[in-house]
Order: sequence, then C-alpha cells, then structure tokens
Amino acid sequence: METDNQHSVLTTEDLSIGYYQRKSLNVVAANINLKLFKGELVGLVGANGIGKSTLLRTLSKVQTPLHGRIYLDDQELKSYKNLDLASKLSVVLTEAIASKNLTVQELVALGRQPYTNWVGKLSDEDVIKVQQAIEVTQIKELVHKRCYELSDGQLQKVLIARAIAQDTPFIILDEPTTHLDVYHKAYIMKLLKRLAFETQKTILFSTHEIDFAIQLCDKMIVMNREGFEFGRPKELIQCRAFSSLFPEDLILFDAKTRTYRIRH
Ligand SMILES: Nc1ncnc2c1ncn2[C@@H]1O[C@H](COP(=O)(O)OP(=O)(O)OP(=O)(O)O)[C@@H](O)[C@H]1O
Repeated sequence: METDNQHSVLTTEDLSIGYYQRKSLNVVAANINLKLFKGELVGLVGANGIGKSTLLRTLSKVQTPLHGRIYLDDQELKSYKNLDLASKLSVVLTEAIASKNLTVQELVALGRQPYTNWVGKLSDEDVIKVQQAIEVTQIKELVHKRCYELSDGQLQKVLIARAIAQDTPFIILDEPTTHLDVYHKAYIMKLLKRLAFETQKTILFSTHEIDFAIQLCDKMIVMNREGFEFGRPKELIQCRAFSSLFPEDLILFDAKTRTYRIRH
C-alpha cells in the first residue's frame, strides 16, 4: 500500500505534450500531474488520437515536453544520459523496428545492451535474463526465426521479451497487445501484472482493452478531451470516467459488469 511519503518512480509536474507544426503549436494535452509508484501496473486509455502515444513518447524521452517537468527517480528525465536511462527505463513503442534481420534470440539479447561491455559480450547473468524473458513470454519455439518471418502478434511478444530482458525498474509499452488474440491479450496483461507485483516494477502501458485493464490494473489514466483522470479503476468507475470517454449514442459503460455495451 502506498503512503504519501513513499518514493515515486515517475513524477510529472504541470506537463504539456504535443507538437510544433510549421511555427504553430499543437497542444495535445496539458496540466498532466502524475505520480507513479513501485509495483504498480498502470493502464492508459482513451479514444483514438487523444494523445496516448504522445504521452508515452514524452515520458520515454523520445520527444520533448512542450512545458513542465518529468522526474524519473528524482532526477529530471532530460538530464539522463541515454545509457543511464536504459538501465532505468525500457520502452516498447509501436514504431517498426529497424533490425528485422536479427533472430528473435538476438533481438531479445539486445535488451541486455545497457549492461554488456563494449564488445557486447553477454555475462552468465545476461544469458539467464534473456532465457527467462523468452520463457515467460512463451516464445521459445521462435528463437531461431528472423524477425521479418514473424506475425505481428509474435513480434509483439518478442518486443515485450526484450523489455523484460532489459530488467529495468520502469517499463513503458505502447499498445502491447493490439495484435494478439484474446487469449494472448489476457496472458500478456496478466504477465505484466505479475511482473509489476512480484518484481516491484512500475509498468505503464496504453491499451484499447479497457475491460481487461479495469480488471487487472492497479491504477489507470483516462485521457479525454477535457483532460485526464487518474486513479484506481474502482474510483474511476465511481466518478464516471469511463462513461464520458466515448459519445453515448452508440455504447454505454455498465458500471455493474464493468464493460461497454452496445446501445440497441
Ligand atoms: N508526429 C506527429 N506530428 C504532429 N502531430 C502528431 C504526430 N503524431 C501524432 N500527432 C497528433 O497528436 C494527436 C495525438 O496522437 P497520438 O498518436 O498520441 O494518439 P493516440 O491516443 O495514441 O491514438 P491511437 O489510439 O489512435 O493510437 C493526434 O491529433 C495526432 O494527429
């Protein structure tokens, strides 16, 4: 259970995110104040184009904030050197990977890069972490395949394995289960939940699987046009955050079953 004086892993203060476009400013979201703690699985949900990827890219230092501050373990994110950041934060974004020629084994082993020496030789510990990541993501039978031979869902599991092999205290994943079938969506989400709890990692992921996220996440961030709501799923249901997420002409959030229903 968290307390007020518990040390937060990630803090944002008055954060604004968005883009500079031809000298004008496109503010995607503003006044984002978050505190994420150790051991929490946090789901980020919201309609298409609302700004989930923009937020995750900003929190991963892939893009710079328009305004405000981000702290990772009390140090400002922008002051981290890339190698130091790689031992604190692993990221699975939706962008296509550059190295599809690598085998699955090689790609997962890349997760150990922050820890290997300059020739990139894996230590015994590195080999064990890579092996464990391959086992928990159930991709053993794929290890000798090249990444371009994989289906989208298989590649998604391999990228998650790479992040797990990186073994950082904070993991960010952008829609990690989009291409997976319903069984594997549930499997990966439960795996993330277990990882967060058992290894006390902080895991933040965006998803359109709102029902599953409500069942599994410790906390959720709900982004909508008015701003965002952040809290435990139960609290968010009580304050009707999921009801105001989409226009109610077509779907309604049923607080009893915690699912969306089609309006007939
Ligand atoms: N590289 C970019 N340059 C300018 N604007 C962008 C860029 N990427 C995204 N946007 C805009 O920022 C807004 C938020 O997009 P973003 O991809 O963060 O949404 P999202 O919530 O992740 O959507 P989805 O659920 O569809 O993946 C959109 O209006 C989009 O058009």
